Amino acid sequence: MSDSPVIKTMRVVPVAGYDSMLLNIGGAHNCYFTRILVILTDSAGRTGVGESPCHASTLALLARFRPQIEGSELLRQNATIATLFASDARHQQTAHTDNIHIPQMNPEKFYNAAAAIEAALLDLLGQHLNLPVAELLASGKQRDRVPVLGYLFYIADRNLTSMNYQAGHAGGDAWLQLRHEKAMDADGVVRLAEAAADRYGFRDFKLKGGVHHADVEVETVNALLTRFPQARVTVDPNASWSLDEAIYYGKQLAGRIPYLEDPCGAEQGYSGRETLAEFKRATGIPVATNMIANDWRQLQHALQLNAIDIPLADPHFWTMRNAHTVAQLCHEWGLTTGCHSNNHFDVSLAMVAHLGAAAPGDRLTAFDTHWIWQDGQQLTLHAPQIRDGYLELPEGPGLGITLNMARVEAAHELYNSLPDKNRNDALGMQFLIDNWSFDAKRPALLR
Ligand SMILES: O=C([O-])[C@@H](O)[C@@H](O)[C@H](O)[C@@H](O)C(=O)[O-]
Ligand SMILES: [Mg+2]
Repeated sequence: MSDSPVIKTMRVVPVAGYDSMLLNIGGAHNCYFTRILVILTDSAGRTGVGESPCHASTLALLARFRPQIEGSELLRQNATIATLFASDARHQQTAHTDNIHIPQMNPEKFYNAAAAIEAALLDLLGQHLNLPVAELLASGKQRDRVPVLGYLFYIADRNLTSMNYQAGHAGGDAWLQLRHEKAMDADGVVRLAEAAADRYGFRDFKLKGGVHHADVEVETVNALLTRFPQARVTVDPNASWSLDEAIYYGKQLAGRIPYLEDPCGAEQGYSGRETLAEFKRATGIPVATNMIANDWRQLQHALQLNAIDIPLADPHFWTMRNAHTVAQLCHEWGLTTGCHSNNHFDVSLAMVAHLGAAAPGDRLTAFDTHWIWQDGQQLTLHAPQIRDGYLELPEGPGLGITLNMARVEAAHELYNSLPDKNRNDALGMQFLIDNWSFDAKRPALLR
C-alpha cells in the first residue's frame, strides 16, 4: 500500500428536480427530471461528488461497481477506472436500449456510471493535491470561464396537462417566469431569448428543433437573428429532417449560422455519418453532433467520412478525461470543441466548467447546458455561475463545490416519490396529441 488516501464509502443517490414542458423530437420533458449523484468519502475525511443521467440500469451498474471503489487507493484512480472499463459491464450495457426515445444518442449507461465515479474521484484527488480538477486534465487549466449558449426550447402549455409542472414567479426576473410559460412560436422563443440574455448575458443561442415543421423552426432562427444580429444562432432538429430537407433549409441558413447540429440522420440504407458527410459537401455548413460520434469507434468513422466538425463530447457520455482527450484531438486535428448536455444539477455544471476550462486551443464553440431551466434548484452551497455568457470556473480545489446535504436529501425524497423514474418524454406529449408515439424521422408535432 502507498500512503494514498483510501476510498471509504461510495453512496449512490438518485435525485429529482423540476422541469418545464420543453418539446423535442422525443416528446415533452416531464415535470420532473432525474439524475444520480455519486458521493465518495475518503480516509482523509474528504467528500468527492459526481453526477450522471439517471436510469435504473445505471443505478444497477453503480451498485455492481461499489465493491471495486470502496477500499481503492485514491492515487491509483487510473487503475481503478481501468478496471471498470475492462469489465464486461461495458459491453453488456451496449446491448440495451434506453427510454429516452431520441435515436442514436447512445447515452450508454456504462459510461454514465463510470463518468460519475471518475468525476467524484477527480474531485477527491484535486482536494488532496489542492488543485482544481481542470489542472488534473492533461492540458491543465487554460481559462477561468467557458462560453456557454442559451439553450432555447419551444414550451408547451402546461395547463393542458394534469402533470405537476411548476408555475413561474411573477414580478421578478423575467426568465424565472417565462421559462414556465407556453412559447410555441418564433415570438415566444424570442421573448425567452431576451429574458435569458438579460439574466445570463448570452451571445450564442441554440434552438431545440425537431418539434415543428422545419419552415417554422427556420423562421424562429431568422427571428432570433433579427432580434440579436450579433449573436451566433443555430438549431438542432435531432436528425428529424431528411437529407434533402437538411440541404434545402441549410442553404437558406448558410452564411448566417455558425453550424447546424444533427440536421439529418440515417435514411434509406445510409448511415447518419454518411448523410451528414453529404450534407456538409452540399452546403459547406459545419456540422455538430451528439448523435453519431459518441464513442471512439463512432468518432473514428465520423472523421474518416469527414461527416462532422464539432463533436459535442458530453463528459457524462465519455467521462471527463475522455471528453478532454476528444478536446485535445479537436485542437490537434483542426476540429472545434463543444459539449452536449441534458437536464442536470449543479454538480454536472461544475464538471462541464472544469472540462471547458481545460480544453486546449481557441476553437471552442459555446458549450451546451440546460442549467438555465434548473437554476434555483441547486444541490450545492454555491452553484457555479453563468455571467456575461460564460460559465465561471468555481474557485477552490477539486470541482470547487460543496453539497448542500439538506437539499440533496430533499431531492432524493422527491425521486423516491416518483412513479416514473426513467426519462420518458412520450408521457407529457400524450396530453397534446392522443396516442402520440415517437418517430425518429418526424418532428414531434407532425402527426
Ligand atoms: O433536453 C432535450 O430535450 C434535448 O433534446 C436533449 O435530450 C438532447 O440530448 C440534446 O440536448 C441534444 O443536443 O440533442
Ligand atoms: Mg443535439
